[in-house]
Amino acid sequence: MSARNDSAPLLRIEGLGIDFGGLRAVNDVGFSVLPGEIVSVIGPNGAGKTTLFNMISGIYLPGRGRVVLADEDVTGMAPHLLARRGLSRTFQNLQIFQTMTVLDNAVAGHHLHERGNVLADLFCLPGSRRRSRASEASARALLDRVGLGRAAHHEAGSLSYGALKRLEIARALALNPRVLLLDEPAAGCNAVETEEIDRLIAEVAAEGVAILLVEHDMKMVMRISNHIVVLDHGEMIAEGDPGSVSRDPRVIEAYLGTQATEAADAER
Ligand SMILES: Nc1ncnc2c1ncn2[C@@H]1O[C@H](COP(=O)(O)OP(=O)(O)OP(=O)(O)O)[C@@H](O)[C@H]1O
Repeated sequence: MSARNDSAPLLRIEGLGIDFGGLRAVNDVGFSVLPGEIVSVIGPNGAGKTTLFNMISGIYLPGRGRVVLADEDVTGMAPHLLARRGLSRTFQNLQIFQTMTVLDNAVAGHHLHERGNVLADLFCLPGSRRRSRASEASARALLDRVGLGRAAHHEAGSLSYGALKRLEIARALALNPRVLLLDEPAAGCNAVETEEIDRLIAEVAAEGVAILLVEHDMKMVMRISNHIVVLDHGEMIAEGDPGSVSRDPRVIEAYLGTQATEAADAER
């Protein structure tokens, strides 16, 4: 992976923190994500990764610090406003409508950022029909991009888990993001599905999208990340390129050591 370039960050996190009662769930976290870069956040269970994502994507109001999106302070901004500014995310648990078709799921992603007139949509007025055709065409293009073009008319519930994960990414891409937050995109996937997701993430990054990733699959993280941020008990204990992070004694002690032990246990 290349060294970090000197372009301006699309996402900048500064001193971000939040407490839940007496618990410092996240404290003084700061890093940036450049265009085309894949930055991963890793750490043991309960380290604060999802909480950090929830603050960046407007689900939790940070108690401290700032979130800066392409030079605009967007701290605490609601998710739909962030989406309009180009920040989009997926969730750890799939947010797919299982009984709808794959295409309808992708179209639903478009509606999140279309400023349609609900009444016009309800009565199927001409403007809304035009909009629907446009969003269907874009949704089809997105499905092709994530390798699901042929499954457009299948019920989403019939897809393999890896395909569902790609559908979830397609929905987030429908917002045409400049910054994409992916929460465990490979969780529950087998090795082949993980590689497909890898490739898709790398392709999206190559288009200049800044990608922030939370993932437990260390092989994937080490393979695709340009930069890694390590959390432990809500604090940032290390950051750097995959090579330096994987050799960092604090990281090995807090996280990679346990991962290695778990992997060894699983093989016994
Ligand atoms: N809404 C909440 N209310 C109270 N405590 C919370 C809340 N959300 C998270 N926490 C606590 O904050 C800490 C960080 O949790 P978080 O889910 O962010 O960790 P994580 O790194 O994402 O873990 P995992 O890898 O298991 O998903 C944990 O101690 C958790 O119990």
